[in-house]
Amino acid sequence: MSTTKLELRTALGRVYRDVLPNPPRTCTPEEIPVIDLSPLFLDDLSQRNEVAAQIRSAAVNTGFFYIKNHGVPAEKIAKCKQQVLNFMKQPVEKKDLISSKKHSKFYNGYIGPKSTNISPTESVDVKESFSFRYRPEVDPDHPMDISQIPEDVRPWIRGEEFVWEGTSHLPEFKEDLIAYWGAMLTLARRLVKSFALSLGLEENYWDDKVTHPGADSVFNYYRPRTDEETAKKFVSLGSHTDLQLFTLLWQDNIGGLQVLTKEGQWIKAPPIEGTIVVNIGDYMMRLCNDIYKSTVHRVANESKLERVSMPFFFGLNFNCVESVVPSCVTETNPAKYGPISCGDWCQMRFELERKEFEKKHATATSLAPSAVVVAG
Ligand SMILES: O=C(O)CCC(=O)C(=O)O
Ligand SMILES: [Fe+2]
Repeated sequence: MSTTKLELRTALGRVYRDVLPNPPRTCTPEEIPVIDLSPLFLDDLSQRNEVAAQIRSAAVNTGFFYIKNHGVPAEKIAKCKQQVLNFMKQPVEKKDLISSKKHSKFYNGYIGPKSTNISPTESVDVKESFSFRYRPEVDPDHPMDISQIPEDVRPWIRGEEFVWEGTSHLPEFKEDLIAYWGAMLTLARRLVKSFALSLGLEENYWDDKVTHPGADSVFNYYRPRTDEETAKKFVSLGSHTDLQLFTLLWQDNIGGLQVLTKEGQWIKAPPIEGTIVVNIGDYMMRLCNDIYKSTVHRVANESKLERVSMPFFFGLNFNCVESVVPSCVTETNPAKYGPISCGDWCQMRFELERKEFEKKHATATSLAPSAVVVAG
């Protein structure tokens, strides 16, 4: 069957994927399995190993899976989603109080609709979003003042206060968002242990490298596309891979997330009540010598309803320089990549994306990444 080439931006330049001409179809449970995380909260290593084996199987296959019984309370998610809507329904002048372009050094804050172009060969992204990044004062597992952070990590702390200053008129906004972010961070620290196990490493292999980690929350708001945008093939969010170790993606019940399989078939990852989607990021793929897949995905909100998603992008402490992990290297499969810090890795892609957007859309007033921040 004849395929088309999809061009993707990575920190190291362009890569290409072949895409089949078939329309997107719904995924099967084998392609994107649901993994039950309850055993992670038990004191039984063999059961935790079983979860790790399921993660490995999904990670070498499509690179996407759902998790259930993940420990993030539904109420925290619901409150956070409501706050995202409260923010997004404001007039643009209010949203611009936390404009990323105007106020941020490190890609925090609000990015308006059609102000990013995550896929170089697709349209600009119709979605709008805002984001915030790791701050030690609100770390749920060991809150501390920035002055207590080790000196090598401190310059890499990326959260910025203006996000909260410019939203202080919204009651409980910071509290509800941080409660969600904190629950996702705790879950990610638990899950990174499973990823270590899944790679034949000690469970605590990365524990001391996620003390002040890449922990970027992005809140995406997808208004329905207009008929004209649909006719002109505007994407809600273009094809891309995420950046860091892995992404925890909460999506509402509208649907629209699509994932590209190894065979080049777009499959739909529909919402499943009570679950969070997990997908592998580019940094993890690199540390795994490409054994785990950082999978291309995109969003098409084909409904006539608004959609919200709340991805959380998780990486190592940004100062950590990490090489391909020993268990992914053999004599016949030597390390393909040298060491690089998680922070430099993310920064390279953010800068690339920003520069290219500025060049292509020279008159645009706001930019910066979404999935890239996250993206993680
Ligand atoms: O909205 C979604 O379902 C996906 C969002 C996403 O891929 C991203 O922000 O990186
Ligand atoms: Fe993404």
